[in-house]
Amino acid sequence: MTDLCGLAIPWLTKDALDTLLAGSGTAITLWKYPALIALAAGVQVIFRYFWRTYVFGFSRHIEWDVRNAIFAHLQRLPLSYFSHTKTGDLMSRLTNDMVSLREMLGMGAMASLDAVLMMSASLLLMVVIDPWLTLWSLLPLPGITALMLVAGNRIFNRYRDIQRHLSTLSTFVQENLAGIRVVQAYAQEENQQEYFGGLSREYRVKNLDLVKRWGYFWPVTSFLSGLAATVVLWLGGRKVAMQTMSLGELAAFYGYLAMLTWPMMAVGYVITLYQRGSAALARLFEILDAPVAAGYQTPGTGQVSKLHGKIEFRNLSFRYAPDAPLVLQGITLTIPAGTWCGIVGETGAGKSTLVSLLPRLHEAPPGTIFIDDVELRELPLQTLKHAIGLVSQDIFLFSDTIRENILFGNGGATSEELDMAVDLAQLTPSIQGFTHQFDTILGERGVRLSGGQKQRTALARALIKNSPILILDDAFSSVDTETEERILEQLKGFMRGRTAIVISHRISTVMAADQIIYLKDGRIVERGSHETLLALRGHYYRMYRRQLLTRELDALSDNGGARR
Ligand SMILES: Nc1ncnc2c1ncn2[C@@H]1O[C@H](COP(=O)(O)OP(=O)(O)OP(=O)(O)O)[C@@H](O)[C@H]1O
Repeated sequence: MTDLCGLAIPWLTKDALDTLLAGSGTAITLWKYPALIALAAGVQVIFRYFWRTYVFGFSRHIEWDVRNAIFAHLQRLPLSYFSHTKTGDLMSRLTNDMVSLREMLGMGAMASLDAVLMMSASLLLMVVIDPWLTLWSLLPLPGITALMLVAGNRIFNRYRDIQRHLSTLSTFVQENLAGIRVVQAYAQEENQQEYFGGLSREYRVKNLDLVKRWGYFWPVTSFLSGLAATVVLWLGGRKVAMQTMSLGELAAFYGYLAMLTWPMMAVGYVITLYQRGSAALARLFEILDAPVAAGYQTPGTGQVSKLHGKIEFRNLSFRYAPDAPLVLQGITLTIPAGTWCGIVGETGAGKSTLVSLLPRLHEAPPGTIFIDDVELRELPLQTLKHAIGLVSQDIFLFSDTIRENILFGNGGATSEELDMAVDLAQLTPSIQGFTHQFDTILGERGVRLSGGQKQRTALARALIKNSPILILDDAFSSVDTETEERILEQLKGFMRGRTAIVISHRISTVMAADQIIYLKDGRIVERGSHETLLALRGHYYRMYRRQLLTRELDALSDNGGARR
């Protein structure tokens, strides 16, 4: 409708001019044509408004859909994906590439539809007025298409390159800000600035190169369309002089040629949007094409809705990638429901890896892990994840209130349950010390917690889940021994009837466990209770002796200090 109104204006001009020049214009004619032209222009404005609102709204909806789909997909990707993909790169794809996609779908779709409609209708009307003049006037225009074809592919590659570079730039900024403490502590500010300057310069050079390529495109396009107008003026003028064409027809012809020129130029713009949009789409599809983690591919079909917590590893061997070395070898271990298992061993022995296989954060080979005698992958994934409370070595807290961080483990928990979890984790005095207590914001814009407070917050988050299995992976490393002993003492009551796996480098943390295993190079080399292991006089015993000695030396130096 918008285009139809636009097309009507030159036609009305033609009729008006011809009527006036023929001398048949009356007072009514003098009013009629301007009024009709004004009406056409008015209707065009109204319809263009609705058309733009609709198309831009549509592109926003698609953007929303695609962004949600990508975020949902990212939530399910295997952890290995994130160890080889940089966060800054993903952020850049979710923001800059999404904008390019939206522009392609919004402005690009509107301009291309407009261009096609206007071009074909203008051409048709030009042919109706004068087929020969149309043919002559069109001669310079295929030059524009040829230009686009030559430039198109190169420009597409440049866009891809620029978008990739923008990702590198974003990644650098993101990592620099996340690691600002290290940067400042190691006095690397200037080096970082210099490196950023280099990246930024490269980004500018790449963009300027693109600007140059587009730079010649627009003037050449204008020149070619100007050439077409000259042809019309020359040949059309002659026809008017020879009276084989009316002045009104020439004016209308000019009007349609002008309408044809804009779509020709719009094609260039649409091509830019399309190049950028399709480069962005390709980068977004790289995310969507990445297969989700095995746990989400086979989320378990069993009917189990509640787990008791018996855990069994049967001859489990595991490696992170097909060509990576074995991290765990021949692990066979049963942890009866409601008992504690302590895991100790050297760094890199595979302790964290072993427990990460239980909530299927990494996928163990089939038939190697059973909970309540059911193979892990036959258990419904949600049931499995709800049944495990995990405090991992790397604590992550969101920049939100302390309450929300703890309730992340169980959004439906009551305030009594919240108090209980906080109490068990020995966090109450810390929270009471904060001005806003549970509403204290953590992280970026709020209070920074000490290492021990972070660990206890993470512990409270796991405890509030109230799950039958609790895994503590070096969860007390930043907590002093006295607080640790208090937490363990309190946990005894809470853990009655639950299964616990406690990984630690401190013997004092695991010595009360029902069974303890010592891992070395991915194998269980010793197992038994604290007393049995001491009697073995092996790795565990040596570890115990070392730690005992250190404690004694610490005590001695404390006493010495006190005497002085
Ligand atoms: N995501 C991963 N991808 C590849 N290899 C990994 C990954 N995580 C750990 N590893 C490797 O697996 C081995 C065991 O690591 P793991 O973290 O399980 O040891 P750990 O006993 O928990 O060590 P620590 O006591 O220092 O925490 C190490 O050699 C480590 O390099």
